[in-house]
Amino acid sequence: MLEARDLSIGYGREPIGAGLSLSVRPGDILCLLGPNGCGKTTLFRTLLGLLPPLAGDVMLAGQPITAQSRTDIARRIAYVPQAHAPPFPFEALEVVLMGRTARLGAFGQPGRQDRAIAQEAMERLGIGDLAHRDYSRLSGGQRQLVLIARALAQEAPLIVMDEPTASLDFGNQAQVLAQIALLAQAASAEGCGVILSTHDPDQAFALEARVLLMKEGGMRAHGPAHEVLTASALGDVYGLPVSVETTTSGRKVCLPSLRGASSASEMRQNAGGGA
Ligand SMILES: Nc1ncnc2c1ncn2[C@@H]1O[C@H](COP(=O)(O)OP(=O)(O)OP(=O)(O)O)[C@@H](O)[C@H]1O
Repeated sequence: MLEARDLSIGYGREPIGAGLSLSVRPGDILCLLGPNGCGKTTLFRTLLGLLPPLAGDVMLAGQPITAQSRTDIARRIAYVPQAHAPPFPFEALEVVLMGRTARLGAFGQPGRQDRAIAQEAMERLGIGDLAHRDYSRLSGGQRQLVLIARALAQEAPLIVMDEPTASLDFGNQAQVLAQIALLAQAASAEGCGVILSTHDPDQAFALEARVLLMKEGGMRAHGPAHEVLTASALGDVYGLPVSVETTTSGRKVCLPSLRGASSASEMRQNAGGGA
């Protein structure tokens, strides 16, 4: 459905990364992992057709994304940004209805069916009772779920999520992850895939996702979480000792060494690189 081949990404002529290849098929969950500034957002923007690739192609539904209109792209990819409060008060249902825009005609207003689809998307995520609440007054986790509902209402076969659990509390992180897992399961029958970025490798294990591990704009590894997220790969990418352990319930977890983190930080400071 979405395929990138040997992509070089960047701004203007300034390269940020190169040699990036990935594909997302129905029911896939692909996690982008990598340190701050390694190019995850830049890659997202290129995959969404917002930035032209410096080299290589992004193919969406078999066609180069650069040749597709924004409306056509929006029918195929729903984007879930990080949740921020908007400057104007909107009802949560109105925010979800915005997901229908690409499905309306040139001057179309959302009709009864669009409202029903938006309400159903909220029900599916267990937030139907928030429909008439002021979006700007919802909690961060509730807002994030509203934005996921907006993506569902868009009825696109691929959902791209930028750090969907950032700034969420422990409970809301688990809630959003559970919804992502359900989406991909339910979606596999309907032909949907999910790409998300996260700073927490444990989430890739929890979601049993495929992982694209990035370092300095390149691909350090790509494959199933249990193959890619090794102590050595994580240690190399994040620059500190990491152990990967298996809990009694069989789930893998990553444990960074705090002693290693403080000496890595001291080394950076001694080298004049700051914290
Ligand atoms: N509009 C821009 N023009 C030029 N360079 C940019 C622009 N936006 C980001 N960059 C640079 O591109 C590099 C990659 O940034 P990017 O935001 O893609 O990283 P990231 O992996 O998403 O980081 P984080 O995890 O901190 O969100 C950084 O060096 C950043 O300074």
